[in-house]
Amino acid sequence: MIHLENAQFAWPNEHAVIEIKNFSINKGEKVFLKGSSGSGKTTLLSLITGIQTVQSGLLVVRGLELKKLKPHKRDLFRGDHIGYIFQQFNLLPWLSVEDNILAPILFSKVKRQKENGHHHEKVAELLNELSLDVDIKKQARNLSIGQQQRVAVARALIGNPEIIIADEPTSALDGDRRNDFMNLLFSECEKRDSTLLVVSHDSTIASRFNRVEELENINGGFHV
Ligand SMILES: Nc1ncnc2c1ncn2[C@@H]1O[C@H](COP(=O)(O)OP(=O)(O)OP(=O)(O)O)[C@@H](O)[C@H]1O
Repeated sequence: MIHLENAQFAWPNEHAVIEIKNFSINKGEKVFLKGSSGSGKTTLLSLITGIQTVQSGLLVVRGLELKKLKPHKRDLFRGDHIGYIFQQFNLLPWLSVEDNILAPILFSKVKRQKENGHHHEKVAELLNELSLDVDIKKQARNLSIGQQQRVAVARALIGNPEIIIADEPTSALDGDRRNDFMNLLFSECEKRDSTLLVVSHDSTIASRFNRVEELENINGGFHV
């Protein structure tokens, strides 16, 4: 599903941040990628999601070599096939719970078609699955952190993208809520057989994943 080979990326005027000789994630795999602060985790996610492109080497996601796509095609690709959970959730504060959850399907025909026109039913179903008992008309800015997080998960899951990516999804949560959140994310991805990539420096959530990788180990492959 995701494959990097001799992939290199450097921010302008910096040494290479990403230098990965060989790294793959198979369909349906649940991978935990840890790494110290500044090791390049978010940079790697921006490559896998096509926000940035590798400067040399190969990065293939879902059979497509992303750097060969024009920027707007990469945006479409991301919207169609990836669900993203941000560290600070990035909900649109003035929009309602429902509109936040539905936002991805406004931008993606593929996700829209997968939900088959039953958008409002789908929102209700997701809220139920995620045990989120909240008025769907409530503005996102008036939600608690835990509620915001569940809305962020619902937004990532709508339209059943094949790949779910979460960047430090537990950083705003304390111990118990962290565990609950990971249980939820995991069971939702298992149900859908989604490929899950979670990036974090929090090793306490690592045990349930199929695979735990350390960015420092897979990165820098050019020099070993
Ligand atoms: N937009 C940018 N422009 C220039 N350099 C950047 C940019 N974003 C990140 N970097 C640099 O790339 C390196 C890796 O940053 P990145 O954010 O990918 O690390 P990280 O592992 O996600 O860190 P953290 O755990 O602290 O979030 C850092 O040295 C950072 O300064």
